[in-house]
Amino acid sequence: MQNTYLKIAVIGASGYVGAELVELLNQHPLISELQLMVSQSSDASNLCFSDIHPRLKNICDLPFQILSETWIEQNADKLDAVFFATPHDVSVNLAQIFITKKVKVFDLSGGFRLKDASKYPVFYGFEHQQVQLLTNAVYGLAEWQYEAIERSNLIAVPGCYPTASLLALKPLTSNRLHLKNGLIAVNGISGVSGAGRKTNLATSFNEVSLAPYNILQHRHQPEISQEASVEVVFNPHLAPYKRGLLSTVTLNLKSGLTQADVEQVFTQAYQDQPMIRLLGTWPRIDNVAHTPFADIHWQFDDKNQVVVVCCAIDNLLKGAASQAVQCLNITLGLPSQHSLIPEKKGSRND
Ligand SMILES: NC(=O)C1=CN([C@@H]2O[C@H](COP(=O)(O)OP(=O)(O)OC[C@H]3O[C@@H](n4cnc5c(N)ncnc54)[C@H](OP(=O)(O)O)[C@@H]3O)[C@@H](O)[C@H]2O)C=CC1
Ligand SMILES: CC(=O)N[C@@H](CCC(=O)OP(=O)(O)O)C(=O)O
Repeated sequence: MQNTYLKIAVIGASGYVGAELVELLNQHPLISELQLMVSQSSDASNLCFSDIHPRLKNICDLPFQILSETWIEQNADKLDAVFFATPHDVSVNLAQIFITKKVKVFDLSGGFRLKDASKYPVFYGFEHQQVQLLTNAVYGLAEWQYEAIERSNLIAVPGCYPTASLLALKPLTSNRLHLKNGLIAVNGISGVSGAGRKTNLATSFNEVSLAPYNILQHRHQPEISQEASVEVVFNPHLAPYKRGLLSTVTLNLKSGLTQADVEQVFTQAYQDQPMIRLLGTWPRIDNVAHTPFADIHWQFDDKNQVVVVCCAIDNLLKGAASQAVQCLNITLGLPSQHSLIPEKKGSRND
């Protein structure tokens, strides 16, 4: 994509992820025009963005617009990129229309993340109707897929649990340090915003209590396994707080490996990645909530060759919106952190 001023639409701008995206794109120096789209049945259709997100009053007061065939016909080919913060099936149905009009698509749903179309009926509850696009889509784990993202016109931005889990796992599995056929356990804990803005009894204030859910059937299990190239058991938990997510992975390493080997793969993977913070202590949700960072710490038990790695992120930012902006930056040839974190000042002698 050309690095000039960009015209962008966010579809699903009234939702939690959409709101974070709008805030980030609104402050991006290379974006000149933003269109905020909602569905034809939206409660937000007559409102503007700051009516439902008052913390952004006087920062973004753009009106919501209704996404319709006419709107697409009249506006889509003037856009440079579109972001889908919509349900999975909505993204699948919309992507081709924009790609045909040469609009770059950043999909924040799970609509294009799995390469094996036969997994969609099992884990998403629908037959995938865009198998060719599924083949072309690039998985947008920003720190691991820079070149592929740069070239792609359809980027499947990873899910929140997969982002944290893969950032923890990939330094080990991509260097084949894990014991072949060993059990890999991935335990995730998410705040309630992970379930979206729509009302639901299970996620209402009085009902939420720390508990596992969707054990052995969560759609993020095949996503993590696909991208780490290992089978994992994924145990998601819902916790009674708003934002942030922790993923703790436990795996056996091959015999003979040392602390230094583990250290080396994490340093090599992340020493030049400013959004990834390798810590000397266990990550905490409070340190990453409302930030685009991923905090990681690990410990290695060399007697049993077991390593435990923990990664914390904000589910709506590194787990969705800020990672999508990293992907946009990459397609523009910019450093992925552009406009997400302030540039470090050099040392001053005066
Ligand atoms: N919450 C999270 O932590 C994460 C969510 N995701 C994914 O991001 C996507 C959005 O999630 P989230 O923001 O949490 O969900 P919300 O329920 O908060 O928002 C969904 C949005 O989609 C819009 N929408 C629904 N149907 C349509 C349609 N037919 N056409 C256009 N817009 C439509 C809704 O608008 P309206 O109803 O006003 O029309 C709303 O703005 C989902 O695919 C989710 O799986 C990804 C990573 C993390
Ligand atoms: C707490 C909670 O409900 N979390 C969501 C995951 C949110 C996410 O990452 O979403 P997608 O893969 O849907 O894009 C869930 O478990 O379904």
